[in-house]
Amino acid sequence: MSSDDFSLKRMRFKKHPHTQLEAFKFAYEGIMHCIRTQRNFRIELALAAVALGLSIWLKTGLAIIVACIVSVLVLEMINTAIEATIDLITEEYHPLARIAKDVAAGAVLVASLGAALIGAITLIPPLLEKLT
Ligand SMILES: Nc1ncnc2c1ncn2[C@@H]1O[C@H](COP(=O)(O)OP(=O)(O)OP(=O)(O)O)[C@@H](O)[C@H]1O
Repeated sequence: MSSDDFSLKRMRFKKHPHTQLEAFKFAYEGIMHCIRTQRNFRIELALAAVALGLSIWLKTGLAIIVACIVSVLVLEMINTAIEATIDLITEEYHPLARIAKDVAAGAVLVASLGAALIGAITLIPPLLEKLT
């Protein structure tokens, strides 16, 4: 390997070096991107706050509510990443692009319905008890 090749490799390696702190900053930017651009993500955050508030007020199992919230938010973020990746690959219609986006959106829907069901099972009985 010539010295030119070596310095070229070093330059390429140096193109994206980052510290652990910067890695957290990139992750934070990803979260903020979802908040800024994804209406569904903002709605899910608002519902998460309501569910958390109710769970604390009613003294129900908090862990299951947190698990539901995290799974829905994480899947929404993965869905957003898949949409961006597909849009980067093609702006043309492609059946595989449709499948990728539809399956990712379906995953969010499954998690959301599951979370809604678990939320109802966990929160409604103690809520009715409290209100009656
Ligand atoms: N390149 C493509 N080829 C084929 N079908 C596509 C393509 N892009 C989008 N679609 C179809 O259009 C639907 C909506 O795609 P879009 O990228 O607008 O996602 P979205 O669900 O509206 O996302 P957002 O959360 O950004 O509003 C997809 O679920 C898919 O069925």
